[in-house]
Amino acid sequence: MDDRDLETREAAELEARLVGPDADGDERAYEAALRPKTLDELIGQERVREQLSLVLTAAKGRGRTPDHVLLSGPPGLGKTTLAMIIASEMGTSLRLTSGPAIQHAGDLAAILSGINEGDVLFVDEIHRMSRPAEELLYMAMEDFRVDVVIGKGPGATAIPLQIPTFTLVGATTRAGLLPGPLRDRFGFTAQLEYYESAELHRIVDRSAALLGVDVTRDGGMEIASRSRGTPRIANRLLRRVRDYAEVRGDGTVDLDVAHRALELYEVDRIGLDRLDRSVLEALCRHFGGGPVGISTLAVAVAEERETVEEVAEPFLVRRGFLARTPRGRIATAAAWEHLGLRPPEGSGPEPLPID
Ligand SMILES: Nc1ncnc2c1ncn2[C@@H]1O[C@H](COP(=O)(O)OP(=O)(O)OP(=O)(O)O)[C@@H](O)[C@H]1O
Repeated sequence: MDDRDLETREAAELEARLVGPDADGDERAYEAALRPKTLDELIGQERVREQLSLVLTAAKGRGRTPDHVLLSGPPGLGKTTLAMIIASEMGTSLRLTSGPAIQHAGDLAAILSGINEGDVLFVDEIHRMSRPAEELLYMAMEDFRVDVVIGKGPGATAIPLQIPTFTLVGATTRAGLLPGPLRDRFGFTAQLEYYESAELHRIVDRSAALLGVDVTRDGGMEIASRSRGTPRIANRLLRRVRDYAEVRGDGTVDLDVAHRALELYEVDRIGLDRLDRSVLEALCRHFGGGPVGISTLAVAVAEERETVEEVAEPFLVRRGFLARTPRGRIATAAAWEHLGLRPPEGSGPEPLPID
């Protein structure tokens, strides 16, 4: 297999993981078709867009490779999209990989040795890279050099290898897990925020136009307001609602169709999906509202701890349903109310600072 095949396979694997375990090739193609290709096409994230535009324009003006970029935020907010945009705005190639795929320093050395001048290297889930690979990356980011170790044990020698200048775009759902020395080597860092309903509505409209789906204003708004502040979810729901409109209606997505379809897919009126609700239900029904540790909560909903922590929790915290305290997670009064439950007498400890 040559480098190009490897790159293509890695990109396909990465896309598969980004879209989700049950995603088919069709869904990957769907996501790719809806990705904005330029900063101008990107909707929302105004501040990040403006800051990044400055970074890229200045680099172009100087004829230099832009600084390394760290993007953090929950899944589906546009980190991969931004990495692709950086490469296309700079007119360079993008190479994709992910932290879990870089378990040995040699894995990273192999990727770096195939890089061309000015390329953008996207490392998704960069917080999951192994420590030895991370240390190699420090040197590559700073001096555009890697030490290739030949041999083993006391006879091993390190041969310095100069690599072309490149821009590393690191993406993480957990910026706090990155070691300080790695974080400090990024010249530009951006925290992506959940999107407002109005922005998601524009995203739904744009996607509907690209797909040739007829969506009324109310229908689009209904999808947007149930999308958990996340463009990937907005696009996914649009797809499900389009199916419903085609099979049970005349193909038009209006308020009634959107409403009925989203009820069918168990997305509630504020966008909580089955995982979000089962986390809240477990917290309130099994643990009396908490405090309970995240690992116990994950076992109770039969999910990976990371999924609960990185996918469900940030949105529940943002909506004011769950609070993180030093003693564990607690349900807020709003959570009990949303589930239609009455909190037990004397419950409801005041949220303490986030741990
Ligand atoms: N600002 C935006 N405007 C329009 N569409 C967007 C925007 N951000 C993301 N999208 C759409 O949402 C989908 C998911 O985005 P993307 O894959 O970039 O998210 P991500 O943050 O990299 O997710 P993950 O953390 O899972 O890697 C893409 O298909 C893209 O079409």
